[in-house]
Amino acid sequence: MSAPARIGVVGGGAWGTALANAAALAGRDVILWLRDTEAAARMAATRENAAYLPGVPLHPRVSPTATLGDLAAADALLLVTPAQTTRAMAAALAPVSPVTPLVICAKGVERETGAFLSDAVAEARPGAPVAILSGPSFAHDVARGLPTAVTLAAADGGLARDLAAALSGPALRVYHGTDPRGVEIGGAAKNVLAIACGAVIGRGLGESAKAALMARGFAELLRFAAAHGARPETIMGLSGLGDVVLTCGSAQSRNFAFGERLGAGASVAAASGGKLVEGAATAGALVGLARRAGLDMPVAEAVQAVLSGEIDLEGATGRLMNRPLRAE
Ligand SMILES: NC(=O)C1=CN([C@@H]2O[C@H](COP(=O)(O)OP(=O)(O)OC[C@H]3O[C@@H](n4cnc5c(N)ncnc54)[C@H](OP(=O)(O)O)[C@@H]3O)[C@@H](O)[C@H]2O)C=CC1
Ligand SMILES: O=C(CO)COP(=O)(O)O
Repeated sequence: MSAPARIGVVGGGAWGTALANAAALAGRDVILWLRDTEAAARMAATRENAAYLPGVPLHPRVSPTATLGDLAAADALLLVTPAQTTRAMAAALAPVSPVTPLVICAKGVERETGAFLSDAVAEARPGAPVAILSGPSFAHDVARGLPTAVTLAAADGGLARDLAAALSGPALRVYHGTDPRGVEIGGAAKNVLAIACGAVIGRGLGESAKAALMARGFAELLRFAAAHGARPETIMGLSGLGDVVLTCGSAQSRNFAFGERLGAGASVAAASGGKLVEGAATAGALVGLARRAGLDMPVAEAVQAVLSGEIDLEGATGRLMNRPLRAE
């Protein structure tokens, strides 16, 4: 495949819109699909996604639509709806050619099945080439044209290179690779860790405690990735270390902000503030996969125990601090 000329984006939230603009800036024609007909018409008329990216003009090459059939004209599709909807979205792409490459841009693991998103999409669209795009990238930064680097991986290295070239532009640098499992694990697991880091800050436990959690949480991410066939160097890259540093260190992250509000005393139900918190949806599935693989993931276990109401934050802190001492 040569670099695709037309990109379809499935999902018109913050990240879908930012990626649509970035692809347009890279010289691609972009079809941006939203599920809401009125929202698509409004975006087409006002040339702005006022609900998710207010104040950011939509690039002239981006065409919003609510008609799934319009995506059939695209040479590759970016899947940018929430992780828990990715399988259903892929299954709904009947009007699109079965061999159109699909790039999963959501970050998570399926709550109901414990499936990685690449496996869920492969089941929904057998035979479609699948790639993963992930890395440290706040939608608002990308939308404002601030310099950002992400990574895009597929089993087919040539496909990953062509897709990365198609999306790279003046402010978005897309690396390519052949470890999609590592890239998707990095993006999914860092959100769970970010909740823990936010909770530490919200509860006033200090920056030292947060740094310890980040480091020990990163160690468990590496263990989890290795046990699931990913390469350690992928986790040391953008969709691992890079995204842990970003998401665990900024209240701009919805996962971190959710944890911060939990730490300050909000209930699990109230702490999201109505925003998408992928780590909360993924924590249970991540812990389930780790247990099945016989892995010790105390930080993810603590997050899941708090979210499920099994223990409170004080209990979680005590549990982590009182584990048997061990070599690092
Ligand atoms: N925001 C960011 O900075 C980044 C986000 N991501 C990832 O991208 C994914 C999407 O995040 P983001 O764009 O921020 O989320 P938003 O909450 O901003 O937008 C979600 C979008 O998905 C749509 N949507 C929700 N449910 C469905 C469904 N069942 N079928 C079709 N469309 C649906 C929403 O439509 P509606 O408005 O009609 O509800 C909305 O357009 C997440 O997995 C996130 O982790 C990755 C990197 C950066
Ligand atoms: O994935 C992201 C940045 O890389 C966005 O993080 P949040 O979903 O926590 O806002």
